[in-house]
Amino acid sequence: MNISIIGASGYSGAELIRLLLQHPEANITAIYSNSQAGKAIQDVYPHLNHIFTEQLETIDCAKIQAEADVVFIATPSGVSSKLTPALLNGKIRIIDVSGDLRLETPELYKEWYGKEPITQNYLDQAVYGLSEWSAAAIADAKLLANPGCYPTATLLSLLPLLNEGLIDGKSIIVDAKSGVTGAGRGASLGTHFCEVNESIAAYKVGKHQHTPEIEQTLRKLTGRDALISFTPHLVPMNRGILATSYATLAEGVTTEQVAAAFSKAYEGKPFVRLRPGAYPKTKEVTGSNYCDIAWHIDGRVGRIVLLSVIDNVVKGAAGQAVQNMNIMFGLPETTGLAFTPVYP
Ligand SMILES: NC(=O)C1=CN([C@@H]2O[C@H](COP(=O)(O)OP(=O)(O)OC[C@H]3O[C@@H](n4cnc5c(N)ncnc54)[C@H](OP(=O)(O)O)[C@@H]3O)[C@@H](O)[C@H]2O)C=CC1
Ligand SMILES: CC(=O)N[C@@H](CCC(=O)OP(=O)(O)O)C(=O)O
Repeated sequence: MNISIIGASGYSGAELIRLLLQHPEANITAIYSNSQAGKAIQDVYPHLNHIFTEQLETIDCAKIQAEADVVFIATPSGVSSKLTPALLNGKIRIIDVSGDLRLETPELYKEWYGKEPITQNYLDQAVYGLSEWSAAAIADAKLLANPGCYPTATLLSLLPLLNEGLIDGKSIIVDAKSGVTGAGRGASLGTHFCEVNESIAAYKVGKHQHTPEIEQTLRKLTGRDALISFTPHLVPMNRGILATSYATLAEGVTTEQVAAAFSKAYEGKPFVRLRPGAYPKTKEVTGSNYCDIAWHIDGRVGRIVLLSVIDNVVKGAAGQAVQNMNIMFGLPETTGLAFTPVYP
């Protein structure tokens, strides 16, 4: 497969390069960026010295269309909505890592992202690529909306229970923590070392753009109502997300029913590791495409507490994007992704 990466100088782009270099069927033919175009990638990312030495180019949709079987778009929100109409033609398949194609309507996007949306007909064509839940639709997708990092961690833990009607979809509270790579490589006051080091803080309470993505996907994939309170936090680490979700259990639900729902959902799914009763650490999935899920029933208050960890740049972005590419091209999902986490 000939592959182009737009946004290759960003963290998700760099992770796509790392993963695709180890993918037996992938051939990275061109890498594109914005302000870094003209530089060799190893001058932007010295860890790639002697490994990958392509030059970053200025985005050229006609060239990408002519050359690529797959294009990954790993740019800030508001960019792929402009590029997609020029790219979506002929045989090319588009995997968008940004949030531009994930929400169902332009109005919803405008409300939560505050940017100009793409038109409805592109949103209608886009397949939401939560790999473990939508493989059949992903296989046929020409335009794929790769899930956000928080939604990936959160949805993988909530979906099995809501799907079986074991929790009340309107009782869900999600408290999530992310490492700073989640905010991208660009320098900003909020991600400045002195601002985040030895500190932890919530942000965008009740306003985070992943809230409608999580609710919409819960509803769509289960046919049940869902309303969540979502609070993200920035924590002083490079990679990783821990999503802690709380939900009220339906009357009479047993431990066995909960375990059966998770086993049914993830039987044969190579990247979800079920760890009932455990306290998964972000460190236990670092550098890998795994999502580790644990659950604890708090019978005293009638709630279940779900703990879900991913590496935000891998399963939360580039790794799931490659997993989706594998599904789109009929390859085993694990192709090029069979990494052991880096520990400690
Ligand atoms: N980081 C993460 O954990 C996750 C990120 N995402 C999403 O993936 C996307 C990329 O994120 P991330 O890698 O963190 O971002 P970065 O900020 O690290 O990288 C952004 C990339 O996009 C390029 N870019 C910036 N502005 C433009 C523009 N106007 N036109 C074309 N290219 C542009 C940059 O180029 P240059 O360097 O030349 O400016 C850079 O290559 C975002 O939409 C993000 O929300 C999704 C899930 C997880
Ligand atoms: C730590 C951190 O800042 N994380 C980012 C996640 C970005 C992301 O994945 O958002 P979209 O792809 O939906 O734009 C945030 O909270 O906005």
